[in-house]
Amino acid sequence: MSQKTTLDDLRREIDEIDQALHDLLLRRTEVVLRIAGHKQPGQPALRPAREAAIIRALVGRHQGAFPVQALVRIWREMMGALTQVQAPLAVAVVAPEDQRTPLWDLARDHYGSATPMLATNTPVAAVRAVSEGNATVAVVPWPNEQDADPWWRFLFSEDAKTPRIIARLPFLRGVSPSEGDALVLAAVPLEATGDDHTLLGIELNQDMSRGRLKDCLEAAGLPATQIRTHFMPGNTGSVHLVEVEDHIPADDARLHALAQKLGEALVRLLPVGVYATPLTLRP
Ligand SMILES: O=C(O)C(=O)C[C@]1(C(=O)O)C=C[C@@H](O)C=C1
Repeated sequence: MSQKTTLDDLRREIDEIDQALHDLLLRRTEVVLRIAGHKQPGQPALRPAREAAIIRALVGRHQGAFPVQALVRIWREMMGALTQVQAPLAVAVVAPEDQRTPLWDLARDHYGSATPMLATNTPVAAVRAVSEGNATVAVVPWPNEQDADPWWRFLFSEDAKTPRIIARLPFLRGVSPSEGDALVLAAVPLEATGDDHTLLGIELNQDMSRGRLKDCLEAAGLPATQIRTHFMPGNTGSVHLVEVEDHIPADDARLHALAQKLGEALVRLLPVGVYATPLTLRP
């Protein structure tokens, strides 16, 4: 058999594979439309926990030479598009002065090339875009210690329409040294994937040292992996964003235990977000 025939045969095989992949994509789209038909009116199309579980399962079974980051990118592109076939999807991204920061690329990679994106100057503006219905999700930087007016304190509300933290990006880490670190917010119910981090909002009527707060958290069975603190002006109280490595629903007994430990100082305590623990690529 000549080399030409072999190459032609292999390319014919590629053509067959591409058609099979395309057929499966069309079939997947039909199934997603049927899923959409089962969703109650007002129920969001976006299911971040389901998306994370799908990607985790695929990365877990992946093998061979195809790069895992390309695999994740393909599925992210597909799920972004298949969210949009169910309902409008728009992403507000913190990109001051329209600069294409790492956050912009994180948002684009996660929600796909067909998803409209709008740049905002501040995290507060991005979160507002979601609460006012101008965007479905907001992509904001992981909060830093120095924030004079942190955006996350606007999440401390029981109102079901308040945006919640629903993801941390990138979901696949270790791909690039300058990959950035972002949180995603949306007004959707918080769901567990089996490997999650919860962000708790704690409002106190007094200043409390981080050491004391950590002790209370630990005693309640909620050891913190990160804490961000903002003291209200004029000694009027403090707000704390606490990350815990677990899924903590609003009725979790550990929250009751923490409320008891904080006693009179406590004004408000609630989960303000849950995100699927990101995957890290082994070098
Ligand atoms: O499972 C769903 O609810 C879907 O809408 C399907 C699907 C998918 O493409 O697999 C799409 C969007 C959701 O965010 C999660 C998953």
